[in-house]
Amino acid sequence: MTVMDEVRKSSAWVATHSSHVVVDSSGIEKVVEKMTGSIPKVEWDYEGIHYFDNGPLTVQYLFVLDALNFCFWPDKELSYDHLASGLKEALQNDKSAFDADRLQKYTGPQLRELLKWPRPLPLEDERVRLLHEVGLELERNFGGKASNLVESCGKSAAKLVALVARHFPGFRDHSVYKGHQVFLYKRAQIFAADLWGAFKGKGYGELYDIDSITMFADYIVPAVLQELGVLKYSSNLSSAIETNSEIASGSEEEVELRACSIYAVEKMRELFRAKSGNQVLSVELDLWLWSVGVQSQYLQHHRTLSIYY
Ligand SMILES: Nc1nc2c(c(CN[C@H]3C=C[C@H](O)[C@@H]3O)cn2[C@@H]2O[C@H](COP(=O)(O)O)[C@@H](O)[C@H]2O)c(=O)[nH]1
Repeated sequence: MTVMDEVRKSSAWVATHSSHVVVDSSGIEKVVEKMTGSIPKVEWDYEGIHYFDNGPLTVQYLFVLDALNFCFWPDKELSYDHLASGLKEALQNDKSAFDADRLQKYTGPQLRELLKWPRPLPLEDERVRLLHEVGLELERNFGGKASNLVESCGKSAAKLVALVARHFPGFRDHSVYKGHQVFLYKRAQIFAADLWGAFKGKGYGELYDIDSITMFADYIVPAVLQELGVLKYSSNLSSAIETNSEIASGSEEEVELRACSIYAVEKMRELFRAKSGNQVLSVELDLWLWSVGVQSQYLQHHRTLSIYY
């Protein structure tokens, strides 16, 4: 069983034992019917905010990016775009900014300065700790280079996600739900997807099993699925989200929001295939749903302090 099978299996378990979130199959049918045979194609980097030079430095950039790709919401003005474009600019100004030895030395204020952010970042100490972890482990086992890590995976996304989770504790996105271990691996999977997207499935982005990746369980896509009528919440959970109350990391509600999103997107994918005969990837569904979410001004999402998404 691959790591992604574990993600699918454990998410399905949550979806069938959930108390606060329901995956509505009629909601899924409506969405799939509306798609009439194809989903809106969203280009990777449609925003033009990522660094790309078609070489190993891009891999280093994407790994650093996804090591820090979590929890923007506590600062109303901060978003993923600031991280992606801030790191891009930092690298353009200094090609050695993400060398493994440099990664191990950043302080909070230096990271802020790198991103040109005027105040402390959310979970800044954790961000710094994770940068150090990435630098140290890359140095110890991969000659300092994320490109070596990718090359050692034989073009397999499943191997890459497993290897990243094995070596970098910060990417071990697991929870225990009603006594069962649930695997979500949001940042490890998005790293594989970012490689595939950035390199357009070639070179470092050639991954023969990209179809095995699930959606990336963050705080945007669940909210979009709820708006589409695919997810239904209990009244307590609805009001917690509407009033911006914090939902604890690892709580039943939080695990259900994330795992039910994975399950729902897998169901969408199956139904889409059954109806149209076309294969659609979870990565493609994810990018479409995510881009809808970040462009919607009034999207209300759940708030959890987490290093995983
Ligand atoms: N499911 C899913 N979640 C994603 C992404 C991305 C970025 N992917 C880039 C890669 C290529 C494309 O061009 C995209 O630009 C970030 N996130 C998550 O969203 C949240 C940030 O929201 P806000 O606070 O509003 O910026 C946060 O949890 C972050 O981890 C994605 O693709 N899928």
